[in-house]
Amino acid sequence: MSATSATNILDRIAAHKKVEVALKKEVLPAAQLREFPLFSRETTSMADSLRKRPFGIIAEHKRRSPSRAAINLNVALPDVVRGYTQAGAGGISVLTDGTFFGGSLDDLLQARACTELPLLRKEFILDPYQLLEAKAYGADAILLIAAMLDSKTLGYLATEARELGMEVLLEVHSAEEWEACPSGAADLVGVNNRNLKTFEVSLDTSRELAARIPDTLVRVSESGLAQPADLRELKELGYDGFLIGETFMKEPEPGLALEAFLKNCST
Ligand SMILES: O=P(O)(O)OC[C@@H](O)[C@@H](O)c1c[nH]c2ccccc12
Repeated sequence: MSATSATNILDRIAAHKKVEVALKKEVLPAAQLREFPLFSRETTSMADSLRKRPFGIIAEHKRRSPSRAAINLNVALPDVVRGYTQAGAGGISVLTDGTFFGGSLDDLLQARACTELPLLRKEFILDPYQLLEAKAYGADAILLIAAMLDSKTLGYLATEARELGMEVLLEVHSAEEWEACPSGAADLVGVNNRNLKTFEVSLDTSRELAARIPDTLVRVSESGLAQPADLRELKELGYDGFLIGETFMKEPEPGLALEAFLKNCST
């Protein structure tokens, strides 16, 4: 149980996810996922894609969230993904959780058909079965949330993901969380400015953690980013990547919003 409260959202999601994964395993056994055509696909590196751009943005497809109900229920996923790609995103994050975020694995599959950019499966992963799903539906990278996993499970899931050819974006929210992570578990480290237990957002989280994470890892600042000036500041502090959802998704054409945003980053 977490230190914050007995029923924070992360605990609720984790409890829900366990049941969901158990059911899914019965409907579609792991062996069948391995037969999916995309399972043998050669993946693309999210880390490289972010590093080769001045502002490596992982643009997120996000319909709704527990902290902000509906963000945008009117845009079609292919339009969002193509728009992000044309606008110059470094990668795309696709929320696949249905219950809390209104996403699905089908969204990931559709995204795969619309872009060559590296795709992040944005999910609450606690079981290796979800890694097989990620690969089978076209992901290049997966998210592991330190606040949800003990160090042993984290290390194990990271190794399995890499064996499947996917990169690991390891999400942390505090120095303590980062220090408790097994070394070598991450290709990219995501510093989440949003506390997933309280929903509070502060860019100070990214500011404080920047120097603690070695620059051999791709550092990604996540959540609550709405101003190009914030990206310029965080880039100076060592961030190579920026994970942004709401700022683009709340606009009628998220791709155009990203394009305008990127223009302002370099001026
Ligand atoms: O929409 P925002 O504030 O730009 O945030 C995007 C992304 O960082 C956020 O969706 C996120 C970060 N970590 C997560 C873990 C699970 C679900 C969602 C998230």
